[in-house]
Amino acid sequence: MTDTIVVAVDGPAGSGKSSVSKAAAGRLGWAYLDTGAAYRALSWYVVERGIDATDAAAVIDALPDFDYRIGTDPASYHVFVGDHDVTEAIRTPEVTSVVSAIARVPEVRTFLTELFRDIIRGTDRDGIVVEGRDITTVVCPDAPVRILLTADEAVRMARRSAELADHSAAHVGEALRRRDAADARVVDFMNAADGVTTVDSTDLDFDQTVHAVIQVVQKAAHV
Ligand SMILES: Nc1ncnc2c1ncn2[C@@H]1O[C@H](COP(=O)(O)OP(=O)(O)OP(=O)(O)O)[C@@H](O)[C@H]1O
Ligand SMILES: Nc1ccn([C@@H]2O[C@H](COP(=O)(O)O)[C@@H](O)[C@H]2O)c(=O)n1
Repeated sequence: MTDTIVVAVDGPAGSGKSSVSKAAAGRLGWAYLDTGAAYRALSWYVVERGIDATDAAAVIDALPDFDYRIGTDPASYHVFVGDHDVTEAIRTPEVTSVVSAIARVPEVRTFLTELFRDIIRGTDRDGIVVEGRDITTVVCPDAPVRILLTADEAVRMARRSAELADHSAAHVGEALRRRDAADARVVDFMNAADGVTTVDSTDLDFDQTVHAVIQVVQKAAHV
């Protein structure tokens, strides 16, 4: 790794990892890496190619041709697979519903972990905020700043429902709960590992949460 300061952020679905990490990176003038986007983009690619997402061998076969790119400028967030800008497409319920099946394949996790480390090594900014589920424990366990960003499940469900106003709150909540349950069988992002600082945003608004994350960064990395 370079001298880049890595801020590792993990947490359950809807805890604010993407939005809060992106805002914190922007305010620090640092880079931002959304690792969930890669799992989502691979899911999009698998669906596009008509591959059964639960067929691990077929998913593994697809990895060598998976041409993935993501920007790390928090002010300009884009995700590409080949020539396709999939920034919006990877957020659809169809993609979200298969991503946990893809993410539980060990070969997929190894492949994407190496890709994330390459991207982090290539950062030319002073720091990078990297968010996902296994960043504090697997991808960057030695990061100088490691945060578990969490919030009560009911609060996370309400925040996600507010984003998806045309879907029923009950359906959105159930999908979030199901995805967390499936993902938690693969990595533990509900409990802070040793040395990881918990930021609980249940009673914080968005700006207060970004501020709380930046305070952890400033204290741990002396910036
Ligand atoms: N502290 C907060 N107060 C109010 N709303 C918040 C707060 N933190 C995040 N949000 C909002 O909650 C929603 C979910 O946040 P976000 O998409 O960043 O979560 P996430 O952890 O990345 O979710 P996922 O893992 O499902 O992608 C967004 O609309 C975001 O603006
Ligand atoms: N480090 C990570 C990041 C994500 N995943 C899987 O991707 C899904 C989508 O992630 P979002 O953060 O965009 O919601 C998530 O549900 C996990 O299945 C992962 O395994 N590890």
